[in-house]
Amino acid sequence: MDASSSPPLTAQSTVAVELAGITKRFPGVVANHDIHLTVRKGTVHALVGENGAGKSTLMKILYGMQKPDEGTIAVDGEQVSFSSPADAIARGIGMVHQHFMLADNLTVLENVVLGSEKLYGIGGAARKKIKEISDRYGLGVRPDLLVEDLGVADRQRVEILKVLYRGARTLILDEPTAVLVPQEVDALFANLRELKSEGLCVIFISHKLGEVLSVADDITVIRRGTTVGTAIPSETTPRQLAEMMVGSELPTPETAESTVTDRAVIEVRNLTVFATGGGSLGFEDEPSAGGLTEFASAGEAKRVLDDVTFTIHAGEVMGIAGVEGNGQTELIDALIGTKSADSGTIAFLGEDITPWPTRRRREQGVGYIPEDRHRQGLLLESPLWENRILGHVTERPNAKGFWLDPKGAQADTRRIVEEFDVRTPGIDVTAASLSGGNQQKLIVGRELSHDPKFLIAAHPTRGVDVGAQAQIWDRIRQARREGLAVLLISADLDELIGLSDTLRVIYDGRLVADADPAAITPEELGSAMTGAASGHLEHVETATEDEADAGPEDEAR
Ligand SMILES: Nc1ncnc2c1ncn2[C@@H]1O[C@H](COP(=O)(O)OP(=O)(O)OP(=O)(O)O)[C@@H](O)[C@H]1O
Repeated sequence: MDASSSPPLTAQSTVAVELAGITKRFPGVVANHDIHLTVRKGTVHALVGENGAGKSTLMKILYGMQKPDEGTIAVDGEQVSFSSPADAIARGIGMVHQHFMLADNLTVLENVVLGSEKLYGIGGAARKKIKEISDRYGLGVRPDLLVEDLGVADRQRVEILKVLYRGARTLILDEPTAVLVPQEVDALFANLRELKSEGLCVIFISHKLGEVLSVADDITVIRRGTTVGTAIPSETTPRQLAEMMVGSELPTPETAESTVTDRAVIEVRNLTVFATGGGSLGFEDEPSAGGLTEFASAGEAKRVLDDVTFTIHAGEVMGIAGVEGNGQTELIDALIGTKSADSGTIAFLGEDITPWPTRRRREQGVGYIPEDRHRQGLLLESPLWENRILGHVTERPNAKGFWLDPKGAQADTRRIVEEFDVRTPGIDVTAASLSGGNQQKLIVGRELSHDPKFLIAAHPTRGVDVGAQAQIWDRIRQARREGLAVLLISADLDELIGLSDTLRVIYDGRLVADADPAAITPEELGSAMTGAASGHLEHVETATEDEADAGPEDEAR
């Protein structure tokens, strides 16, 4: 590791992009301060740093989305000034955002050419170009498929192709592996190697330090808005890298012992949800009755959740592993009450809550860390303290009797900011102005502050840095020791394995296998998620009514 100098450069012509002395200020925050970054041609360059360190801001500056207050950008040795992404694209800089920006109802070809019709038209020439790029970099993109039929990894490849189609020579990828299973990560890294071998370069933001060390040629570390050094991957461990990011030694995480009790907190029986025809999109006060089978007439409607049965006990974290789109979202929606069950029941602490609206479930102790923090977890344009109230309008400290209590909410927001290390200049700034990881910490802090009995945690540490991840895991474990039951859904298989007491695999809407978190590896779990058989798994038949009625002791593992 070298904490002071840049990687050795043989000749100036090897430099693709050079950012020098970049400074960017926002009200109350210096997001970037005198940052230096040198990206060599034909390399993968990783950018790492804690949440709020300034990585996204720097990349938005390079992509023309934001203007630096100070500093210079040079591409291929020539100084440039970008006023918009179009300017950046014209100089060969492309960016794939964390939230994909494809139109679902269009084909791959239509998505790729959209907005760039002038390049190769919209017909045969465009198709030929797409095929050429796809073959050249091993992307396997099929132009006529509808984007809505593609999985996450395929969508990502379309985004990459789209950027290459526009002539990018430097690709910025913002946390590209956060949503991928291990096999997909390997495939992505193979694509990146192809790009490198053609002299292109990739700037890659990631919190997964093991991956960074395996794929990057150069690493730049940013701490509190400034470059603190570079690291040579072959000579650096993940721990050293993390310590460089935070500027101090990391604590050793405590080992977890099981706290599972035999008190059932959530009991789901034969839960079935149809994609169409059945259940309404849960408007809070008009849930359709659960436990009904009248939707059998839904005919062709697809069962997106098919006869799902499980119990989670006090003190238990039950992890659900699965490739995105196999029923996880519908399961969460049914549990939180935003989608009604077409058949089956959900009991919470012994009471049938199937017909309950969302608000009642929340008030009775169901916590919820949503999958999409922008759409479901936050009011982006509202101040942090109003976000503290979201989903907990009638509860203390946000309300006194019938009345909202802004002072109570504000004081408690300050506490959450402190306890969960949310990096912000204050509680009056908007949620939109926080970095992604800090938004996540705010949501986790809010949901754990209401003493939930049951927590639905979807990707609870997505986008947070390793330090904050360890902290959130500790918080969840601590609440679990005190009797919290947790349903954990995560694309991070290390998280699923590390945090879960019981682990189940969901495939095509069904729980198809149980895994032993103490024995299974991320690779085995990844295979099981794609429907392949693997070691350390017990394949399950769907529970019959009789089994489903068995007591929790029978189910406890
Ligand atoms: N539009 C904005 N308005 C105000 N402050 C902002 C804005 N964008 C970023 N910031 C602030 O700048 C700092 C750097 O944020 P940035 O998003 O660049 O961090 P990051 O390193 O990408 O973090 P993460 O890993 O959490 O995504 C943070 O303190 C953030 O709150």
